[in-house]
Amino acid sequence: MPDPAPALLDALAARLGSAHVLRAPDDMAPHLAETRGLYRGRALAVVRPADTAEVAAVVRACAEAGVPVVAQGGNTGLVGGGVPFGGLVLSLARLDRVRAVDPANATLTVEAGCILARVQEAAEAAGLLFPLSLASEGSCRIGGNLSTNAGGTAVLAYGNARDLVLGLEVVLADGRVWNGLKALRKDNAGYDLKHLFIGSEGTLGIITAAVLKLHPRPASTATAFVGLASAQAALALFTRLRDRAGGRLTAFEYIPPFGLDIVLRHAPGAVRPLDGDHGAYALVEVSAETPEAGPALEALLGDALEDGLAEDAVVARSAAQGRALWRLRESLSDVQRREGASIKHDVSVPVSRTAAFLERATAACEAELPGVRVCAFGHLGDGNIHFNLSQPVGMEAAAFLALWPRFNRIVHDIVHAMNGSIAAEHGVGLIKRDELPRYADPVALDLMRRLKQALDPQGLLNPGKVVAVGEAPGGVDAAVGPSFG
Ligand SMILES: O=C(O)CC[C@@H](O)C(=O)O
Ligand SMILES: [Zn+2]
Repeated sequence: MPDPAPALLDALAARLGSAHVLRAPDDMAPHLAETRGLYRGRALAVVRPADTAEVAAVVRACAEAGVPVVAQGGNTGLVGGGVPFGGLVLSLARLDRVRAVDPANATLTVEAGCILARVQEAAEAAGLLFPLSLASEGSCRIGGNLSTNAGGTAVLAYGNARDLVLGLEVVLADGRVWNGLKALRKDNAGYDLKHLFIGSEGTLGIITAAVLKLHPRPASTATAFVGLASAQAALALFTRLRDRAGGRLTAFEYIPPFGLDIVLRHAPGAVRPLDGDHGAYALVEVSAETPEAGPALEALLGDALEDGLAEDAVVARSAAQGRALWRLRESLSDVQRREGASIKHDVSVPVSRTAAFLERATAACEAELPGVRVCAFGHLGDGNIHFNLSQPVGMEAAAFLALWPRFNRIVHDIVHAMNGSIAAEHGVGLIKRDELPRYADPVALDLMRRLKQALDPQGLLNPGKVVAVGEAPGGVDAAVGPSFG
């Protein structure tokens, strides 16, 4: 059979303009690697359609030629979900228009390539709030946020990306466009299709636009950094604040002493927030409809200090101080790189079990490899812990990474026993694909495979990711770089 690629690329260059069909290795390079350098992919070309009709034309042409398509937004993912192993990379970056703003309906209709920070700004310009917030918001794109059902630091109050969507426009595997751009808060007209595509990591369809749900902007926000005796104390403080502050508690992030140490060591301009050392730390944010968030948080923490629930606390006195406290938390992922190789487990357990999980998993990993440095941090308020490990000082990175499967088993078995999830926030991608069948309910897995087959019968949309179905085109299995994951 003749190679379909040259004719396909020529046809796409004629349709999109040759400037938008990148074939030079240097132009393609940023689209072939992912942030942590765990996987290096390959592609025939990177195509950059300008609008939904062009996305549909590309996907239709690929379906006819039997060529895989990997959709990419900002390529900031952490699970290898956007790495191509053959076929085309379809960049959504040029679909970056805000199509409609409806302040009375509290909605924003945006295209998939809009950078998350621009979406937040568009909401603010309408006097409203789009609460999805992540460390990579300056470069990640909303289509990627939706296709991975991104979480971030505000899930506690506003939910995951999925909870912020009212409607979607999606290009299907055969090139048809599903127009589901409804801006309704009630719509029970059949199955809720948007939720199939949200979180499917580009394996069921390609999201090209969305109607986003906006929230009222709080009149004031207050941020505090709290020193605590232990993870148990952090959980006790969380439940106290949640019960007393209710929906006004907009963030509760857990930071271990090792995490704070490496932030202070490596993050430019980082300043120790509290005198003295503590067994655990929490970054707490309270928002209010009145200007009173600061005094409210001070009162809440004052009680906690008096009751011995917290050991020390500082409430930011200015917006700049608040941002500096947030930076301590947000730099954690980045500074971990500076401590050598890391093995990451993005997991969740019921909030009530977070402290027990942290204790059990830490003890088990330290017993497995004395000297391993547990860097477990994250969104304690929604049960999502980034149970990360940094290599022991002096150990070879490769020798440490060779232990990845063993640590997966230890950590994921504990998560599973606690009725948790082994892929809480970042998705499955490649890194968890072969872990999923081990822990997923077999009926759920069967349904996932049937959905994949029904919506993408040729297996061309982001093949080999999330669920393995039959033989993946593009040789994805052979091409997966590291042997762990
Ligand atoms: O690097 C990580 O493990 C977590 C990244 C991100 O989800 C965060 O919460 O900072
Ligand atoms: Zn996170």
